[in-house]
Amino acid sequence: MKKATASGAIQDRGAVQPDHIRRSWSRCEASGLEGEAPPRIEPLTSHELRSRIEQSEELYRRCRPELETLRRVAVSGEGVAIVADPLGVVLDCVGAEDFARRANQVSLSPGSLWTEQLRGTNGIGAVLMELKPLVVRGSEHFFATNRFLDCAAAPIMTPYGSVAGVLNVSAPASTTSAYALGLVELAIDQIEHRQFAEVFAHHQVVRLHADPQLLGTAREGVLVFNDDLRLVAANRHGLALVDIDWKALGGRSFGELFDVSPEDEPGRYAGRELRSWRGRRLHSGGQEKASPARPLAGLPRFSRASLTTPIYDEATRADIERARKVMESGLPVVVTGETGCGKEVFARHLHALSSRALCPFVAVNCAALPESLIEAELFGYVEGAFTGALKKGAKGLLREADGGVLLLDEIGDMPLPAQARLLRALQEREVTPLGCSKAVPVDFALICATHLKLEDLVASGRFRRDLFYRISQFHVRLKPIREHPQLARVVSNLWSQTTSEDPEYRLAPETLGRLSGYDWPGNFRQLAGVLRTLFVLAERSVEVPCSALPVEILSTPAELRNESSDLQSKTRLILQDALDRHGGNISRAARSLGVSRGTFYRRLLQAQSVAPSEMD
Ligand SMILES: Nc1ncnc2c1ncn2[C@@H]1O[C@H](COP(=O)(O)OP(=O)(O)OP(=O)(O)O)[C@@H](O)[C@H]1O
Repeated sequence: MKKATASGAIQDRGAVQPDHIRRSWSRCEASGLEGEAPPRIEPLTSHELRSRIEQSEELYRRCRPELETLRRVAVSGEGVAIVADPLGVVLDCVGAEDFARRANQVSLSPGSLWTEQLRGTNGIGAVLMELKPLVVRGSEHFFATNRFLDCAAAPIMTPYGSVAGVLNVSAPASTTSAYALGLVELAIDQIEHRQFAEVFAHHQVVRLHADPQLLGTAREGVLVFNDDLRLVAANRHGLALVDIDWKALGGRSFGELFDVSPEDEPGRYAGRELRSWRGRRLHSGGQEKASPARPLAGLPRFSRASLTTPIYDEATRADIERARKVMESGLPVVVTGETGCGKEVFARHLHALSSRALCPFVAVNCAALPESLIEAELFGYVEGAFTGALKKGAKGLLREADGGVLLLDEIGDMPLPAQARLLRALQEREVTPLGCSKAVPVDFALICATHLKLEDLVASGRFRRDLFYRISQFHVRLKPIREHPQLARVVSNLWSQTTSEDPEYRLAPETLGRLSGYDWPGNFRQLAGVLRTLFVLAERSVEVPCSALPVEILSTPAELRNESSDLQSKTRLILQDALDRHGGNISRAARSLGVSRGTFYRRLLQAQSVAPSEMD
């Protein structure tokens, strides 16, 4: 058997290899790969794949519209479009069925890992090493078994310069043109551009291009500045337009990047011409501060809340209408429910329906903020308020929500001193930042979410009674989905959203029956994850059989529930005991068990999710 070597490949074709291919082959040789085919690697189990998809939920959702477009392109070229996560695990593969079958024979299918170290030179693996768009043609693949493929692939970057995933189009060798790579890049422009609309509604966002016609399109450059006017995020086009790279994030200021006076703010140049520090003339499409995410030209708004259209029964719709009226009247709304039953989605929905819809929605998970920083994060601080404080101070999340809606998620986990400050802010409608004696007026509607019973926390002294009375005039309890009067309809509805209403993807009646009979401890989050995995693994025109379901849904419910609730109740006892021993202080309880606050909190949530009676 001929040993594959980089130099051998060059001689074989007598052609000059692109640099990225040469580098990739050298890396493969250095990591000891050899032979005609990669070593056999087991794909992830459907359970593991589901967990990876859950971890890459945002990426997967963001890619869906583009993957759909690329599917059509791929089908016409008899190829497939693939999205992979930042580790190189294929999350989804769509396109021409014949080619997908061939790709499947070399494990180019969901759940398989396509790093260079395992599969040799290939589109996904090479992109993860080179971090740039590239083409790997048939014979440029390291292993002979993969040489029937042409791959055009590019990285999807986060606004902070890390890799969010890879988009790849593979087609039969010798059929891929530069056009395929262009389409992949265009799709990535759209995906990356959308991230800015969602994430940076409250920063100073400068949109620019040398050609004013391209402002407002996914090709425009985007630079994001914080309150200190320091560059904190960008897209690739933005960086290229001002001749810098990702390393400049956090380091360069607005005044250093453009020919402006040091004290000038980006807003001054909205809709005007700007000159870069290198003298390049650019047009600014304006900047936005404290304004809602702007829908992109020609694209549907794709925010987290609208990714899945929430499914509500009649009773919940009535609750929404009541909650909206309460919120509009200036009173807080408390939303309770087990983990994953949609408390945050509900709050976002309420915001979207309210008169504050065009102002910010700020969600804060009180359990996720370190106890030592929670007050600074919520109420802001002035320069030098504490060691490690930002030079110019920080505005705080309450003020970030000014004009809009503030969701305090897991409010039951807020430390007592922060509760006292919050109460004052709600009563006075003003916030006093740490280290400052002057109060600043604020106006936001408040939604509080919790999976715990606030009354119990009040009784045990972990939640201030006065704050409880201030916020808990109106409660909405979101029921766990197992209590849904028409669970089969919920499942069908969510399945049709998951498949983008493609009637070729169908659940077998027995599969639907099993899904509707399961008790879903993780509620909507778990159901959505399972349906997404079924969809990824499904074949068009073949009903999804029961055998595709995860084992926990297939096992006899009684057996499984006994086992898992045994384990969960033991966990709950241990956690509760630690909490009791430390006066309800989660940080100290977590430390006593040698786990982080986040892990402790997660375990608590899991353990509580099998004890629905606690919610009632
Ligand atoms: N009404 C709904 N219809 C369809 N899907 C929903 C609905 N509510 C929530 N989901 C799905 O469930 C996921 C979890 O929802 P959300 O984050 O709002 O739950 P939560 O109750 O706030 O969870 P936790 O308490 O763990 O923070 C969402 O990302 C969405 O995919």
